[in-house]
Amino acid sequence: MPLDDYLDLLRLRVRMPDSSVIISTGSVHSTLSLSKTNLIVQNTATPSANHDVPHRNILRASVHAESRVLTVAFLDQKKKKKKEMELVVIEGEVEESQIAHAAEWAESVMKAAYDDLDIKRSRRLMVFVNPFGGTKKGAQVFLKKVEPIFKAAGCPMEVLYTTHQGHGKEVAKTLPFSFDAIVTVSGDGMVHEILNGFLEHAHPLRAFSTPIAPIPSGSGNGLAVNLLGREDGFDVATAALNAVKGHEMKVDLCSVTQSGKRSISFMSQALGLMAELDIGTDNLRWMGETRFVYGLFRGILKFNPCPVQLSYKVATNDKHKMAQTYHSIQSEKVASPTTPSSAGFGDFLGRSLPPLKYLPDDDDGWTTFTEPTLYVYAGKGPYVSRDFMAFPVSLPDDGLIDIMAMCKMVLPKAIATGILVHYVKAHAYRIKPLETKGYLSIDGEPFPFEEYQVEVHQGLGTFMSPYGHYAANFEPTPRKQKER
Ligand SMILES: Nc1ncnc2c1ncn2[C@@H]1O[C@H](COP(=O)(O)OP(=O)(O)OP(=O)(O)O)[C@@H](O)[C@H]1O
Repeated sequence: MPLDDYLDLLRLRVRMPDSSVIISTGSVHSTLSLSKTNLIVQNTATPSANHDVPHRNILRASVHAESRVLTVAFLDQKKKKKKEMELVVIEGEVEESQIAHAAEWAESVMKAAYDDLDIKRSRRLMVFVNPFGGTKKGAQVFLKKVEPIFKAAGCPMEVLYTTHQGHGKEVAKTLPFSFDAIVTVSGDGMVHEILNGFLEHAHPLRAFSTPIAPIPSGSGNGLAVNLLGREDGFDVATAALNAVKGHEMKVDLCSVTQSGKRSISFMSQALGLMAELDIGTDNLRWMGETRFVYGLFRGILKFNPCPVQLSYKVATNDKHKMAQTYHSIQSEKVASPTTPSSAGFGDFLGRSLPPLKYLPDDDDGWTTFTEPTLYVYAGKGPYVSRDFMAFPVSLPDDGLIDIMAMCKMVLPKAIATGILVHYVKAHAYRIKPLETKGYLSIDGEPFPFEEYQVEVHQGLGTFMSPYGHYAANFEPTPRKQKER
C-alpha cells in the first residue's frame, strides 16, 4: 500500500468509533457508521458516493470470512431522480486485524435493520410475475429491479411467470404455507386472482392470512398506491422493500355473491361510468394510467345513466362522524403502526370461511336508494388509482364498505339540494340492474352485469404495509360556522 493511502487509512482508524468500520477498494476507503437511526457511508474519494439512510432501508450487511469482503445493501434515493429509490450495494475489503470487529458490526446492522424493527430476516417469498399486465413490462421490472433487491436482502424465493389468465388463481388454490409473503409483480388483477384462489383453498382462512405485497406493474395499481402512498405508489424499489420489510396489516375483504356464486373483492366494485373506465378501456392497456383519463372524458361526453337499484345495510351516512372516526383511528395507527389489528380471523385458522350473514331476501334495516345515478362505486382503500381518491375515509379493517353514488340530477335540483354525490358506509349492499346492458367491474376485472350482493368480512385478508395503515392523507375541509 502506498504511504499516502496508509496514512489516510490510519487517520480514519483514529477517528473511528466502535459503531464504525472501514472498508477499502484499492486506494479508496469508506467509513460505514451505524447511528441510532441511520446507516452513514462516507467515501474518501467521491462525496457523491456518500449515503445516509434510515435503518428501515437497510437490506443486509455481511462479511465474507475468507475474502474479508464486507457487503452492505440498502435502498437510497436516486441521486438524479430524488423521488425514486434504488438499490445500492457497497463492498470493500476489511483489514485482517479488523475482521472480528467487522463481523460484529455487520451483525449490529442486521439487528438494527430487522430484529429491533420486529421484522423477520430473509423472508421466504412466492413471486407471481404477470408478463402481460399494464404496459407488459412485468418480467423486465422483476428481473431488473425487484429480483436484485430480494437477492441483496437474502430472501429465498420461488418465482412463477403466469402464462394465461387464471394461472395465478390455479396456483393460489393449493399454495403451501411455507411463504412469509406473496409478491405480485402485476396490477390489481393478479391480486384479485390470488385472493379468489385462496377462497377455494383447503384452508382458506390460513391462506388469507399470508400477506400480499404488490409491486406496481399494471395500469391502475390501486393497491400499491393505497399501501405506499400517492408519491411512492408506482416506485418499484419502495414496493420491493415493502415485501422484504413491511408489516402485516389486516384488511377487510368482501364476498360478492352473484347467481349463487361467491367471489372475493379486495378493492372496488364499479357500475356505470366508473366501470366503463376499467372495462371500456381494456383495449387501451398499452396507454398505462392514461387510459383511465381518456375513458373518463369519453364517459362524461356520452353521459350515460347507470340503470341500477342500490340498497344497503347502512352503518353511517353522517360525513362529519365518518371524518372524525377516520382521523382518530388514523392517528392511533400513525402513533403505533405495528400494533396488531384486533380485527381478524386468528381463532379460525384452518377452518372454513364464515358463512354469509345477509340473505338475498333479507330486507330488515336495509335502505333503498331511489335517485337515478350516473355511477355507483363501492370499495375498500382510499385510492382506486393514483389520481382518484374515491373513498377518502376508507379504513382497512372497520368492517365497512364505502359506497358512493353519483346522482343523475338536473342541475337546478342538484344545486338546490347540494347533494350530487351520495356517500355512505355500509355492512353490506345489493345491486339490481334495471336494464340488461351495462358494465360491472370488480377490482378492475369485468363481471356480468347482473344482480349481486356484497358483504364485508372484517380483517379477513392480509397485506404487507410499510405504515400499518393506508398511506393516504385526507384532510376534510372544516365545517363552516353557521352565521348568526
Ligand atoms: N400470461 C398471461 N397472459 C394473459 N393474461 C394474463 C397473463 N397472466 C395474467 N393475466 C391476466 O392479466 C390481467 C391483468 O393483470 P394485471 O392486474 O396484472 O394488470 P392490469 O389489469 O393492467 O393492472 P390494473 O389491474 O392495476 O389496472 C389479469 O386478469 C390476469 O389474469
